[in-house]
Amino acid sequence: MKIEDVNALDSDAFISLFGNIVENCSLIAAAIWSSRPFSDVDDIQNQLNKFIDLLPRNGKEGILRNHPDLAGRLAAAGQLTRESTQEQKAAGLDTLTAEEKEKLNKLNTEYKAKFGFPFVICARENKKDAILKGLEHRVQNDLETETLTGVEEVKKICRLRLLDIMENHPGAKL
Ligand SMILES: NC(=O)N[C@H]1NC(=O)NC1=O
Repeated sequence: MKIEDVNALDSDAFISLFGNIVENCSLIAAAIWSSRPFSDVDDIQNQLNKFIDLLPRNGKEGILRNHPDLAGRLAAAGQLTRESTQEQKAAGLDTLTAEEKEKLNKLNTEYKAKFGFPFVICARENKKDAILKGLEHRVQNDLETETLTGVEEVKKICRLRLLDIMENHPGAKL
């Protein structure tokens, strides 16, 4: 899909295609539609980064809260979004040993109790060992650091989702 095809989308079509580039936050796609025409994918990402960076801290926390736990309840129930299912699989989170699963769940619970939102990391850029190490390390951070670190991971997840859409959607079919 070319950037001209993206720029030609009406808001409904844009939201339907890009609504989940930030997990369960279609409001963000709806908001950045106003910034058309985009010059390229980087421009879409920059608009989105700008929108997220301008949010107050509770808005950033809200974005993190809309993410599912890694290898959590929704994953076990097969209820993750399509994107999240693929990402968690790419990191090998669907093949955790019982011991790894227990460790991840324990750390996830600890993390959420401390910060009030789930641990978010770009699963496609990390294998399961790196995720467990990252969680062990990040749970020791303070709230402000973790809000910002989590949001930077959201931007990485978003970038890969954006590139997937641009690669896999021929504009003519829309
Ligand atoms: N909690 C969390 O990091 N969730 C995610 N990470 C990712 O790459 N996809 C997700 O859904």
